[in-house]
This record gives sequence, C-alpha cells and structure tokens, in this order.
Amino acid sequence: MKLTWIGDNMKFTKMVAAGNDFVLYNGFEYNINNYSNLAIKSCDRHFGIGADGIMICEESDIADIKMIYYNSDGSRGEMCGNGIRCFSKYVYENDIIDKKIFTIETLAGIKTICLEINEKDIVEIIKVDMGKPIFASNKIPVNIDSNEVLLENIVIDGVGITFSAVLVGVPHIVIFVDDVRHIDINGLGKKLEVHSIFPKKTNVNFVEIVDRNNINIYTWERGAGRTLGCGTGSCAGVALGNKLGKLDKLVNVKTEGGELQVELKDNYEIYMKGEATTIYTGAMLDL
Ligand SMILES: N[C@@H](CCC[C@H](N)C(=O)O)C(=O)O
Repeated sequence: MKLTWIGDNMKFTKMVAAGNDFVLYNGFEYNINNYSNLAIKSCDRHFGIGADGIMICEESDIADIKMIYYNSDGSRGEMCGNGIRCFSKYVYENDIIDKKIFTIETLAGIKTICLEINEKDIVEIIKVDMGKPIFASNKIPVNIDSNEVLLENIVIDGVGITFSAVLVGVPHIVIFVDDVRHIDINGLGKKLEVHSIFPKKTNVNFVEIVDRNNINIYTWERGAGRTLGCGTGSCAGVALGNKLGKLDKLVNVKTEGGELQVELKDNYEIYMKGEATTIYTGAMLDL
C-alpha cells in the first residue's frame, strides 16, 4: 500500500551526474500530490536538501517505468540527460527494475537504457539512446524566419551573440566560444533563457571546442539556472558542432562538474554514456 505524503519522513536519495545534482523519490511508495511544490522545497540549498531538480519513478503503460522530472524552480522538464542516468542507476539498485536493458517513459518519448554493472551488482556506466536531435525552428521552438537555427545573431545589452538551436527533448541554444572560462555565463544565461524569441524559454550552453573529439561546456539551465553539467545540453553541443562541421561523431564532453561521452550514429541517433553517483539517502522531516 502506498503512503500518502503529508510532508514528514519522506525518504529520498540524493544523486549526481557530471555535477548536475538531483533528489529522487519512489513514486511506488508515496502518493505525491504536488510535484512542483516538492521540487521547490527539496531543491532549496538552504532550507531543503539542495539540488538542480527532482525525479520520481512511477508505473508506465508504455515502457518499463516512467520518469517524472521537475526543475528546481518547480517547472516540469520534458527530459533530463544527466537525470536519466541517475534515475536508471536508482531504479536498478533499489530493485524497482531488474533488467540491464530497459525503457523509460519521459515527456520527450521513450528512452532505452543499457547498464554496465560490476561484479558487486553496482551500476558503473549508463548508456542512453537519446533519440534524434530536432533542428526545425518551429519544433524547438524558436521564433525565427528560417527553417533551422544555425549561427543566427541576437543582441543582448548591445552586444551581438551568434547562436544555434536544437531540441534534444528540451530546447537548447549553443554558443561556440574561444574560452568558456571568460564568459559571463550567469548574466547572459539569465537573459537568453527568457528572451522573447524562445516561446518555451531555452537552456543556454557555451561550448569551447578543444579539438574535433573534445569539448568543454558551461550551461545555464531553463528552470534551474547555472548548473555544473547538462546531459541534453552536451548532446545539443555535439549535434550542432557536428552539423556545423566543427566536431566528429564521437565526442568527450567536459562539463564544469564532470565528464560524459556523446556519440552520433550515422542516422543521427544520439547515444549518451556516463556515470552517476549516489551521494546519500535520507528522509525529509519537515517539508
Ligand atoms: N539537467 C538536464 C536538463 C533538465 C531540464 C531542463 N532544465 C529544462 O527544463 O529544459 C540535463 O542533464 O539534460
């Protein structure tokens, strides 16, 4: 029987992937009536647990399990790349899923997961079939006259910025820069996220190309602000970098908080591979 969540003693697991941190809840154990509120309270770094977002597992009619994702500001995200790696490890190691290859329903479609497990039955690497990137401007969406958003210009505080855009489950823009460490990520990210050209807002990624197989990426996330990593953002950087002829199809991505690998198949299907770590488990005493 499920417990109805009334705010006390709700068990959670804190996890991180590439510096992107999350709180995970078991939706099979609790009836959670307000995910948005739970996200805001859980993610608060002073009065809560502290995280970039939350995930809840629930039963799915169309896949092995459903992942519900909310950003730290309480908004729903259709998909989360670093999050889905944490989620996959969580459901396997907590015996909610007993397969090494399984499917997860998200608001951005069904994703297939492949786990690499060690001899102690601990998940070491999680590989995710992220699906194909969508470049059509009306689907991302970006309010612009051209069909795709490649190297377009936008002016922020009188300064011209060249950006490209893609939908990888959630909307992303990518700005290629010479050195990510010399960019005002927070100042620009905050303004670009809510610019009227992006009707559903956008995630903002600054990408420095080291060579054709290595990038550094700093991200400002829609609904979460500056994070130390973004999985879908990493896929966006590689997909756009390859489309613009700057990157090969297998790329090591360094975020501010970690690393992952993105591979584009010949049909442009994106595979994302990387680790996820459980930091601690606990119970919220007063939400
Ligand atoms: N951190 C994520 C993306 C989470 C969702 C995003 N902030 C949005 O709502 O667009 C990732 O690793 O992909």
